[in-house]
Amino acid sequence: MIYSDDVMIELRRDFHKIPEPGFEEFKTSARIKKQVDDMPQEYLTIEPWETGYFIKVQGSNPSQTIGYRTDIDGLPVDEKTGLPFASEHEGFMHACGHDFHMTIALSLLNHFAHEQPKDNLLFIFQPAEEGPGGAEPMMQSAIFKQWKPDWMMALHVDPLRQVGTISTKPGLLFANTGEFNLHLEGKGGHAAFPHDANDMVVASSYMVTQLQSIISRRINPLDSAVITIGKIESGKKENIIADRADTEGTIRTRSKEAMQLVKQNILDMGEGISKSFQCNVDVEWGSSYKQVWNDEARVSSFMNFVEADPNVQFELSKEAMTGEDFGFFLDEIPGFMFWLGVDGEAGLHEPTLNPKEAAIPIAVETVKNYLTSEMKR
Ligand SMILES: CC(=O)N[C@@H](CCC[C@H](N)C(=O)O)C(=O)O
Repeated sequence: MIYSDDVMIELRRDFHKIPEPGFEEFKTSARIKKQVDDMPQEYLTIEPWETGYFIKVQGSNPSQTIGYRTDIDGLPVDEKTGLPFASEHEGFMHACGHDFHMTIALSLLNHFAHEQPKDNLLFIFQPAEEGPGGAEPMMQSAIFKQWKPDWMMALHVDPLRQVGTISTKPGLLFANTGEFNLHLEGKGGHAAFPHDANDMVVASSYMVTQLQSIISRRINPLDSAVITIGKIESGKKENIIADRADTEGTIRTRSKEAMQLVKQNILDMGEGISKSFQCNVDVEWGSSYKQVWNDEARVSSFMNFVEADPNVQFELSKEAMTGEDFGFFLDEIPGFMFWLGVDGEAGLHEPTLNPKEAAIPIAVETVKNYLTSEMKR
């Protein structure tokens, strides 16, 4: 039994109101549990993991286990949509569509809880996709090892594509990622006596600007990479020279080799800045996600299915520099991720992101039919 469109929309809006940071998705987790508790329990086994869940649907005559993963966390974005169901958590927003992802996963789960599938299904409600990453530790859990799927799939909303569009490709879909923080520490002082201080606003500005020369001068132009500094914090007042600067950034690369190259160059550049500005530069590495690599055979079967489906439009995707810790699953288990068109004026991570809810039932119907068709083999 598929939820009605109204139920799906209500569920999505409930999630939209309560975005939470990674590993603190307490209300979200409770909302998921409530929804699952209302489903028939006969074929379900639920195992909580941190704020997430593994939920197994027992197949009637299983010859395989298929994994379906959704992420559940929100982002530190001040929502500016003005929607009546806008975030009730100040400073947080579902600005990456995880409210859609959860709704679609629960709708699929509800269907298979009512109509027992032939094969086993493992639904994974994963915390902390936006960081520090829930996929890798989830995979290390005993329950995942016990219920390990034979193959897996997941989707991500895409506001740049029309509702009704599904897009993916074989091989590389999303980049390798690496978070990093730079901590610069020098000597503060009076704005009028710069020669007696080591100004960390100036030092960090040089560093941030120089980082881009790694992309333009160190990376082979036929490969590609991105460095984005998303946050800088420094200084207290206009007439006090700042004694520290802290920045947060992320690296994206197409190849694993380029990631190593960028990281080494950041370290080298830190040493150079430290010398020229007589300050301390500490580079702290955050989590790194493996690339999302779609298995050729698995994704081709999905692409062929979608191309033959008159209700959706298939578009061959290009690679994107987005990251996704679903890449950890795909590094060990064959499978794929695809983009779901949700049509919107604003892009992912923007405070006015407003994906069209009409995409939800389309995704549920398509994935439900695809999974069912894969179970007949
Ligand atoms: C789909 C998406 O937007 N994913 C995030 C993943 C973030 C990874 C990590 N926090 C980092 O910034 O490196 C993205 O920003 O691409």
